[in-house]
Amino acid sequence: MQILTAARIREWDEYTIRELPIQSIDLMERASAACFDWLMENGFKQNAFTVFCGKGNNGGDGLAIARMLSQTGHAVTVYILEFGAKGTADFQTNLARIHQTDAVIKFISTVDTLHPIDANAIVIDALLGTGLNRPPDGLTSAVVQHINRSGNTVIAIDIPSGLFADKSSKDQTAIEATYTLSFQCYKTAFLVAENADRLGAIHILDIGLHPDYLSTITPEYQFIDESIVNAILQPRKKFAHKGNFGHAALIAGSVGMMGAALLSAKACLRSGAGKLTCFIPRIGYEIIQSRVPEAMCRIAGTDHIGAIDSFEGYSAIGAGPGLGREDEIQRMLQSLFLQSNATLVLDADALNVLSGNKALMEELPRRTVITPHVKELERLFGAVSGDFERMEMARERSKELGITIVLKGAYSLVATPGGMAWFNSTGNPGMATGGSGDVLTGIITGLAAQGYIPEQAAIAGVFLHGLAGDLAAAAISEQALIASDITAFLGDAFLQLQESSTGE
Ligand SMILES: NC(=O)C1=CN([C@@H]2O[C@H](COP(=O)(O)OP(=O)(O)OC[C@H]3O[C@@H](n4cnc5c(N)ncnc54)[C@H](O)[C@@H]3O)[C@@H](O)[C@H]2O)[C@H](O)CC1
Ligand SMILES: [K+]
Repeated sequence: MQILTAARIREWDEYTIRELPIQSIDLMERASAACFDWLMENGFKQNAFTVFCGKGNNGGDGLAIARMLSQTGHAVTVYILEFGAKGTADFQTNLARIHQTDAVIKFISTVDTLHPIDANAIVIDALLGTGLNRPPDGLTSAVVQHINRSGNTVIAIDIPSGLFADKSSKDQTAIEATYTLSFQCYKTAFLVAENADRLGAIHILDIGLHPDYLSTITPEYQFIDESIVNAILQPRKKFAHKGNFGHAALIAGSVGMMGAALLSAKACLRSGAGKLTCFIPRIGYEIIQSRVPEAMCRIAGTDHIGAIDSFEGYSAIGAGPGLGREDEIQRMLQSLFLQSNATLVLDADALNVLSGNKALMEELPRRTVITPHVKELERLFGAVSGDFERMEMARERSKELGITIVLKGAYSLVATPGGMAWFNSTGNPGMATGGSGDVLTGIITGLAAQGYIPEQAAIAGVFLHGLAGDLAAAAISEQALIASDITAFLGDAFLQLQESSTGE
């Protein structure tokens, strides 16, 4: 599934009209028919509708949907918001067409012409689409607030009116939709937490835009899905031995935080690493040896990690879970950066130590994956005003430092040094629980140990982590899910991926 900007969508629209070929009014008819069909197939067959239209093509869609509803016996009232302009050609064609039906048509030209909305009607929001070029104000803003206050079910066409498709709409008036029926592809606006209350349930409808367009562009954002992960993961060969799957190391744990080390270690092994060595303080020795017998242990420090004399022999090293922030940790990280040529995966306290020492940041090797959550990212690179700026910051820093950045969130974002940014499509709110990040560190380290390059390990890692979490939630509920369940379902996640690749 693609994630495109408003400008790209316009280009795709034009490409389709030129190459298919199809007239733009017929493309609008297709888009509207897809919405009408969705309404009929999803429980709105018996309803009355109130349709709010602007005078651009989004409004044109609204008029065409209203016509289809009226022609199939639904009571339909259409409100057209007067912007002053006369409306796009396709809007006007659909205005002429709807006059042939029984739909009641009214114009809103001042706030005095705003009438109460029929309490039983389903509201269709076709005021503004991807053509939004400024925050709604004046009468437009009043109409949006009028709809939001109504308490009716609101179905937004293409995008809730007032939201920009690909930049921040924070603090501006926008429709709070119950459903968003959007055309052909995701918009970045659908993936950020700041819009969560406005989008409702999102359904992407196929309106038959020309598929060849996609091979002519490199999209700025992409979804990580099964096919992308299956293209990364290699099947195991018949005569493989543990030496083929690398030697991972984890530097984790301190007094009271050995659980973080345990969670990472188990997840690392379940991700397929051939061997695992855990660097832990003496306090955690028995815990790790008895709870993860598959792992080897090296003691460094007493209550927390101290100096480590050699980092040699590991293909990937994960550091951070439960480490603490003592000065020795900073020195240990410095020698890790200098001495090791393994892929590094840094999380939690390793990132906190980095944030407090910008000089150390300069020494960060390029083959590094960092996995900050929102706050950790800001501590590392500075404060931002919102989700979009934060995503841009992750992309910029990834390019600048040559590292892979996994920005954790509802849709985790993987920013790679080549400038690409990948949104993860798996995961659920049940995973917002202590230790879930430690499991992710273990998974990415385990994959990197097997020879996957840092960005592949990060992309496959976030997907597997989310998929295992989804399978765990399906089995035991989001509420009851704890971090070790994610690891427990990793095997099922691998199996599901394999089945999808062989088409079983
Ligand atoms: N994706 C596709 O291929 C298809 C999309 N369709 C629909 O077309 C809209 C985009 O239409 P467009 O005419 O470009 O823009 P809008 O309708 O979103 O906006 C209309 C108009 O409004 C003005 N405007 C912008 N911001 C404001 C504001 N804050 N207040 C008042 N007026 C504003 C601006 O000048 C625009 O001209 C897309 O979303 C789909 O719904 C096609 O129907 C099918 C193919
Ligand atoms: K809309």
